[in-house]
Amino acid sequence: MTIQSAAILGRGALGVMYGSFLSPQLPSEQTYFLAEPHRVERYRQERITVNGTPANLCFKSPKELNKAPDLLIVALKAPVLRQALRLVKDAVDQNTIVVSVMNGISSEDIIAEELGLKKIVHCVAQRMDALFQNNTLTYRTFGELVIGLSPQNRSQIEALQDTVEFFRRTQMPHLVDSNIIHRMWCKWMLNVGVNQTLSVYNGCFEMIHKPGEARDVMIGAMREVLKLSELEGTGLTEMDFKEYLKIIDELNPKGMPSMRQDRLAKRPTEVESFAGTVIDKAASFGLNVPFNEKLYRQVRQFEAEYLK
Ligand SMILES: NC(=O)C1=CN([C@@H]2O[C@H](COP(=O)(O)OP(=O)(O)OC[C@H]3O[C@@H](n4cnc5c(N)ncnc54)[C@H](OP(=O)(O)O)[C@@H]3O)[C@@H](O)[C@H]2O)C=CC1
Ligand SMILES: CC(C)(CO)C(=O)C(=O)O
Repeated sequence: MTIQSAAILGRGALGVMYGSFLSPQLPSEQTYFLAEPHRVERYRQERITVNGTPANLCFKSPKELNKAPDLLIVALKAPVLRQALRLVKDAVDQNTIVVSVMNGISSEDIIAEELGLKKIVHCVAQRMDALFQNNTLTYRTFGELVIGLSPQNRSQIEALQDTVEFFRRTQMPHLVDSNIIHRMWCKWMLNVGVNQTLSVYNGCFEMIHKPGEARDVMIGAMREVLKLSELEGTGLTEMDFKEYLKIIDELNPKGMPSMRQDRLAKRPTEVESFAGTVIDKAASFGLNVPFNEKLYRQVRQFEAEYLK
C-alpha cells in the first residue's frame, strides 16, 4: 500500500512538528489532525506558528472523513491516550498503519488494545527539542524517528516497508532498528532521567548539562533503568548509557523536556509511564529504585498542587 494520507492525533509539540513537516509533502488536506468535533472547532479558530512562521494545518473530526487514514501518527500524552483513542476509534480501519511517537514503553500495546489494529510499527522519537507554548512551536533540532517491528509484530513487515517508503518520499528523517524494543528502552532510560529531573528541579537542559545535584539525580534514575534492563533482558549496556547521556548533553541548553512543559501548563504528567513503571517492574524483581521512588513522590506532590 502507498501511504497517501496521514492523520495525527495530538496537536501539541510533536504533533505540530510532524504535521507542519508533512503538510506540504502530501496533497491538500491529506495531512490532518484528527480529533473530536469540539476540539476541531477550537483548533480552527487558533493560529499556530512554527519557528516564527504561521502554519497552515488541517483539522478533521471522524464524521468529516470519507476514508480511513492510511497512516495514524499518535502524538498524545500518556494520561489522555485511552480516552482520546476511544473518541476516534471509528475513524480508522484494519488498513491503517499506526506509528506512535510517544515516550515510554507501552503506548503501542495500549493503542493495539483500544483500536484493535494490527499494523503497528513501533517507533522512538529522539534527539528533538520541541517546545510548544501558547500555540507557538519552536525547535532547534528536528530529530529522527527510529522504527521497527516488535517480536510480536514481525509479521507486519509490509506495514514497516510502507512506512519506510512513506518516510523516504516525504524526507522524514528516520532509521530502521532491528531491535526496536532495545531502542525503546534506551529512550525510556533517557526520559526517566531527564524528563523527571527537570520537571522536579524546574529547569532547562542546561541545568543537567553541568555537574551538580540535578545531574546526579538524573544519572541515578537512568542507572536504575539500566539495572532493570539486565533483569528483564532488554539488552541495555553501559555503552547505551553513554550514548544516551551524550544525546542529553547535545540537547539545546535553553530547551526543556515535555514533562516540564506539562508542569508549567499545569497538565497531568507522564510520571506513571516513567517512575511509576520503573517502580512496578522493580518490585517484581525485588530491586531497590530509590531515585525513581523519590522522583515519583516529588512529581505527584507538584501535580497535587495544581490538579485538584
Ligand atoms: N515534546 C518533545 O520534545 C517530545 C515529546 N515526546 C513524547 O511525545 C508525546 C507527545 O508529547 P508532546 O507533543 O510534547 O505533547 P503535548 O502535550 O504538547 O501535546 C499533546 C496534545 O494532545 C492534545 N489532546 C489532549 N487530549 C486530547 C484528546 N482527548 N483528543 C485529542 N487530542 C488531545 C492536547 O491538545 P489540546 O488539549 O490543546 O486539545 C495536546 O496539545 C509524549 O508521549 C511525549 O513524552 C517525545 C519526544 C520529544
Ligand atoms: C528529552 C526529549 C526532548 C528528547 O527528545 C524528550 O523526549 C521529551 O521532552 O519528552
